[in-house]
Formats: sequence, structure tokens, C-alpha cells
Amino acid sequence: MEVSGPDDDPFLAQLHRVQCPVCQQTMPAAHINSHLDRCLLLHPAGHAEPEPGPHGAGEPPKGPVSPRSKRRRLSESSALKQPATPTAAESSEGEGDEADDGGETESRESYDAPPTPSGARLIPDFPGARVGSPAGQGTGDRPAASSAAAAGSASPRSWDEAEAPEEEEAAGDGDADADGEDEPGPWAAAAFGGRAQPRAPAADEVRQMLEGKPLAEKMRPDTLQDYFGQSRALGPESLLRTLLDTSEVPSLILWGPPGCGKTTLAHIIANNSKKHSVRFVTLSATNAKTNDVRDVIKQAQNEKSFFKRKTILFIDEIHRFNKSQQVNAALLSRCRVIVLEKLPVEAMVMILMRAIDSLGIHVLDSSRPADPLSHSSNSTSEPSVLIEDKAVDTLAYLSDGDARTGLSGLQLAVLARLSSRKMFCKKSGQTYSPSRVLITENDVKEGLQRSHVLYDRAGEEHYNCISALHKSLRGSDQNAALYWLARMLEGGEDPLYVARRLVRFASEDIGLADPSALTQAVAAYQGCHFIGMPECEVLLAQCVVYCARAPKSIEVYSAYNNVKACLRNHQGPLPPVPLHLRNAPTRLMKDLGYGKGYKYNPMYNEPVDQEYLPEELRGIDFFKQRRC
Ligand SMILES: Nc1ncnc2c1ncn2[C@@H]1O[C@H](COP(=O)(O)OP(=O)(O)OP(=O)(O)O)[C@@H](O)[C@H]1O
Repeated sequence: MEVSGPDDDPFLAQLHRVQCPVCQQTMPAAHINSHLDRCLLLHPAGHAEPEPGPHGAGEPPKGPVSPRSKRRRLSESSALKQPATPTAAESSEGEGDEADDGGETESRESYDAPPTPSGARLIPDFPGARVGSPAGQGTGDRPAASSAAAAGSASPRSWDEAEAPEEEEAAGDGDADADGEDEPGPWAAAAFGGRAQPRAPAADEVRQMLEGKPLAEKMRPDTLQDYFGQSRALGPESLLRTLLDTSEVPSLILWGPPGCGKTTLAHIIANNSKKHSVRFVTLSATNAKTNDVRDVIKQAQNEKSFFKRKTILFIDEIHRFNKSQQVNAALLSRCRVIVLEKLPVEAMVMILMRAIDSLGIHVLDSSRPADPLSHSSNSTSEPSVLIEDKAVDTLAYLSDGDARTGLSGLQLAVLARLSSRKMFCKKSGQTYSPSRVLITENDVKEGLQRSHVLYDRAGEEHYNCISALHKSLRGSDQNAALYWLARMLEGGEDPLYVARRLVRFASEDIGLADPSALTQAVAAYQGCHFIGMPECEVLLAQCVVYCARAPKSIEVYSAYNNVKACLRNHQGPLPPVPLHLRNAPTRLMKDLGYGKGYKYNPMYNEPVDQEYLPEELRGIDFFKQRRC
């Protein structure tokens, strides 16, 4: 979001009072420059990118820092590196929101799993193998992941090709020792876009590389050169490409399925904008409040006024803002919406290959009867970890266009295999080597399952699946309902989250058509609470089938909504409670007419004719009307 500054008229500037972007004090505009000279020295961290101060560039100040600037600094520095996931509390907040409209708020598109690979080769024919080389430096004939010929990638990538990092060029010329470092650690040297390494890492070294931070995070590209797929949004003729090339980034909404590269594209834009001295601030709607956004905008305006510096504000997960925060129509009318697509299999292969290359893993070519690297000696230039090419294909397919899923699956498959220390055995002509580990197609399938990555608990899948369950129940489809339940539970979903939704469903959709559904659902919730997973899954299954089979009625739910709408739409003060319905515990109240004329129903054998609504609502029937 680019923020425009006011006019630069010096006369007007004299008249205006302005706010210091660093310490937030207001003062006559004429004083701001001398004030800033002092203020920036005193509060270097209050500035988004501190000038070298007494503590050195980028070093935190030793003096006190206001919580506001502290929070801002944190979000600026960390949000891009750490894609935000909602906390449990935030998740249940979201759940509350959904409940308000009957679970309709999670009406996002679902992205179904792709067909299982048939076993045919799925990727462009990679004719050979590469040994532990970073992109662009393979000795074999399997193309580097970052090849410009990458299928599905937007090309030419003029914007970044012109500014490709020097390190990659160094890697490309094969001079592994160009930096003159002595025996660099395998990871420090080779992984994740660093310089070429002199030797293939040993299995233990590969494991160390994979431990800790998620592989998807480590592999997040910094430049468009390593950004694959999305040719429609980023192709040479596209608007976004033109704007990026000229560094004119308008307000954008990046829209697309999970793991297709929205945050990554923003990260690349951020990198590019730094080169053009544009300030880039990141917030995540999972934890930012409207006030945080206001703060950033205010600061951006000041930056523009005083330093002629533009700001790009990136708000990740903007759909997590509630409706009033999003101000949907107003937001949309000010933004260009760029639709990113599920990554095609070819792009997924390139993304996986880039990671595999970085890890120094060798890809076994199944089309060759004996891999040239399969001899038994184990010199340091040979790979210790190998992966079947069909394992890469399968992973690319099963990831369903979600690069995070693919990279996490790869990470877990390799880690699991390395941990179990199963050695590379003689297989289709390969010679046994006790120091090698082979990652098979089955390993990657297990890797995907083990990590539950096919079901993203914190993200879209969580909402998509609970929505599918709710709708299957509403449609009385017990079969589908059980399927969605199992998909969530097998994916690691919190059983209590599902149970809470069933309690809600029992009242909202079954209601008085079968009041005991609510009892069943509450009992299932308590049962889950007592015994936990995996035992409680059958309780939920029973309750799901009960709810699917039960008759449905939204009578109470919609009548209650009518009442709420009536109250919300009421103009002026609410009507007084009719006097005859008021309790009259004191003499004075009685004298004022409280309780007067009230007919105590048990005293009558016949139906009592008495009004219970305020006078101005007489005749209204919330059970018949759609809205008051
Ligand atoms: N087009 C791409 N090219 C290369 N790598 C990618 C691409 N898209 C995603 N990745 C990889 O997948 C990881 C996750 O992608 P990213 O965070 O950009 O997804 P997202 O679309 O923002 O997902 P979500 O909506 O779930 O937040 C990145 O860290 C990166 O390693």
C-alpha cells in the first residue's frame, strides 16, 4: 500500500504542525528537521531502518524503547521470515466468527487432492544426475532447478536476471573455492543459494541441514529467478511484471491457494523495493490490530513528507481480518487483485529440485539400468543421500500445487530415512554401498502422511474441511460427513474443535426437530475431553452419524436471527417493557402501575389473552418473517 504525501509547499509547511515519525511528538513543521537530527540519534530504533548511530547500524538501542516501536520493529523484521499461523486462541476466535453466520464465513474455495500418479514419468525428462551441486552447477545432465527453461516459470525474468546475486554467478563458474575459505562446512557453503561446495555432504550433514527451521522457509526465494510457476500473473506482458520492472508497486491483493507463493512474491517485492530505497513493512492479520495498520500508515505519511520515501505495507493473511477490519468493498476498490494459481506439477518439480540440489542429494535416474555413481567406493565427491526420480515426481503430484507441502514432505521423508539409517541396498543394478541412503517413492508418501501436511491445521484446510463436514451434515450425507471427519482427525485436527462444531450444528441445523442431538453433541464433546485422541475418534464418528441422520430444522436459529435483526435495525430508543409485565416488589412500583393487569396464567383454565411484546411490535411474528 503506497501512501501519498501532502504538497511540498514551504509556506503551507510553515503553517502546519507535524508529527515526528520517530518519537510521535507534534511540533510546527519548521522545527521538524532540527528535531529529527536530535531525535534520530536518541531513538535510532524508532526508525524503520536506523541510521548508523552510537550503537552501530541496525544495532538495538540500549535506552528504553516504547512498546509501540518495539512491536513495530519486531513485525518488520520477523513477519516475512516466519509466515504467521494463528494461535489456538486465534483459531477459536475464527471459529466464533464462523458460528455467527452458521459457519458460512469459511466459504473459501477448496482445492481437492490431485489424482494419484499413474507411475508414468511426470516431469520433463531429466536425462541424468547431479551431484550435490547448487543450482546452476551440476556436472550431470539433469537440469538445474533454476534453469531459465524451467517449465511453468515466468520468463524472461528480466527484473531480477539483471540483478542476480553475485554468489550465484560464482557458483555457476564452478570455482568452489573462490572465496578462499578453508574447508567450509557443507551447509554453510552450499545450502540455500550459497556458494558451491567442494564435496557432497555426508548423510549426517544432510540431516543437520534439515533439522530446525522448516525447509520451505529456508528455501524461500529472494529473487524472481528462483520463483517458479505463476506465468499468468508474472509473465513478460503482465501488468505486475511491468510495475515491478519500474518499481512502481500499486496496492495489491495477492490471492491464491495455500503455498502457491503469495508471501514469497511479497518477500521478493520487498527485496526489490529495498534496492529502490522503498520502505517495506510487514504485518500479519493473524495478530495485527487495526491500530497497528493505522500506525504504519501514519508513519508512512511522515516518511513520505519528510524523507520523500515511499512505504509498501504488506499485510499477510488479510482474509483473517474480520469483516469490519477488512472493509471489503473499500479495500477492493483501492487494490489490484492479482490471482496466483495452484503451482503446476512442472513448477513443483523445479522447486523440489532446487531444494534437492541445495541439500546435495543425488537424483537416481530410473531410466538408466545402472547409475554411473553406483560404484561402491565412497570418495568425498560422491553423494551419500540419493532420491529416486519417481519419488520427486510423486511428491510434486501429491503436493497439489502447494510448495510448502512439497518441501515439508521432502524434509520429513529425508529426515525419517536418515534417522532410521536404512542403507542403500542393491536395487535395479545398483551396487550396495553401506554409506549411502536412498529415499524412495514410499518414503515421500510416508513423509507426507507423517507430517500431516496434506491437512494444514492452521490454514485454509482447517476451514475448508470443517466447512465440508458442516455442509455434509446439513445435507444428511453420513458417508461424506464421516469422510471429512476422518480427514481432519487423521490430519491431526484437535478433536475438541470438531466437537464444538457438532454442538453448534446440533442446535443450529437440527434444533427442535431432534432436541436430543444437542445432548449427544455435548456428551461427545465431554467424552473427547475425557479420553482424548485416538480413542475419542469413535465418539465423534458416532455423533457425526447421529447428526447426519437426524431430521433438520433451522426454525429456532432463523427466528432468533430475525429478533437480532429487529433489534439492530430499530431506530431510536428501544420500546419500554410493558407495565403489566414488570415485576412490582415495592409499593412505589405498584403505585406506578408495574404489574397492573397482569394475568397469572396458571390461574386460568382457558388460554389467556395477553400481550407480551412491546406495543409497537404487536403482531410481529419472528417465526414467519425472514427479517424484521
Ligand atoms: N512460486 C514459487 N517458487 C518457488 N518457491 C515457492 C513458490 N511458492 C512457494 N514456494 C515455497 O513454498 C514456501 C511457502 O510459500 P508461501 O509462504 O509464499 O505460500 P503462500 O501462498 O503465502 O501460502 P499461505 O497462503 O498458506 O500463507 C516458500 O517459503 C517457498 O519456499
